[in-house]
Amino acid sequence: MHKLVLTAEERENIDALIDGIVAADEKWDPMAAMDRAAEAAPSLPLRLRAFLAQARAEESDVTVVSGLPVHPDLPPTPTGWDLAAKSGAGHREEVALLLCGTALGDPFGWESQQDGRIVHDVCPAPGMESSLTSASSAKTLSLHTEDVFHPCRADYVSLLCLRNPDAVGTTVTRVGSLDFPESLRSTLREPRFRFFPDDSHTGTSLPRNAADGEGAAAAGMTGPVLFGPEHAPYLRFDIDFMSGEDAEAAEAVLATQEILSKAAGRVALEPGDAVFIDNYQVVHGREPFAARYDGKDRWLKRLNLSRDIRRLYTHSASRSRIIPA
Ligand SMILES: NC(=[NH2+])NCCC[C@H](N)C(=O)O
Ligand SMILES: O=C(O)CCC(=O)C(=O)O
Ligand SMILES: [Fe+2]
Repeated sequence: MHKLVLTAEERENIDALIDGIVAADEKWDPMAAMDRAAEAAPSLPLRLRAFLAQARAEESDVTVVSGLPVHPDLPPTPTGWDLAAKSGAGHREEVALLLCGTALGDPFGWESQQDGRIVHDVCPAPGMESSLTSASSAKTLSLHTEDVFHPCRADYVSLLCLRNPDAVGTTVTRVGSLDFPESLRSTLREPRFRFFPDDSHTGTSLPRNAADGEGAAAAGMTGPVLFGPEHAPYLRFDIDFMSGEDAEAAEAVLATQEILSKAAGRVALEPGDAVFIDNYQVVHGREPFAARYDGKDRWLKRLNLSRDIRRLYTHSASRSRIIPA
């Protein structure tokens, strides 16, 4: 893990950049803010830019920046991403995440997720306590690759903490820390696994084969779990949204889940902490917690970053940062 703690002066400099971006448009406009953040990112404190550039170059698996500005007048935690989207709650913090994220990759969103927003809200929502989405609370969010089903999934999923009063942990397992038995490793390298869009895309808690007519993505896509460099492989895994294509592959999924769970570490984000999780090297999840719905709930902003936005443009056949799943 790489970690940088910002000084008070650095935090003030970043806050001033946010002031400029927020003031530039009469009304809060998330897409305009994304462009303005990209323009302003070269003015971030040099130490932060150098840190993020190094994290990118070295393929750091878990990268933390601490001490980002969270506004003292932060509104109450919304009871769902849709309410946050409507009110623009936490928009200054969205800009903070965009500014840092731009140093690692290009921001993008999914048409099918959180209404095509670029920066997402992760906060508990009433009725969703036991769902398989980020709006859950009572249930453990199992270790997963973000958007495991998609070839253009993020290179980094980034999370900026606005509130986390109970120090709920984000769980992480780094593929580099794992030791797979040789027979399991070779099974995982074969394209004997099928990956499906998760419930945050399909908007359903129905069994996935009930999602008829949802398009090609609903049928899933096959591929390996481990791929890339022989001695430093990348990983793609989400037990809730994948299956083995044969009995041995199905066994391998269960065995891998066990190995991943045993090796999990945790990061309890504090307000102003941003974590950049390498989505090819790390699976992440979340510990369960009790939602309060009193305005003080845990609240994160989330941003997907691609190291090569052209992969997405090629996929979607348009130069849009909001791509169809
Ligand atoms: N194993 C899982 N629950 N996977 C889905 C993860 C949550 C999903 N990324 C969301 O935004 O809601
Ligand atoms: O809440 C967290 O710490 C992680 C949530 C998560 O996995 C996500 O939003 O994709
Ligand atoms: Fe996630």
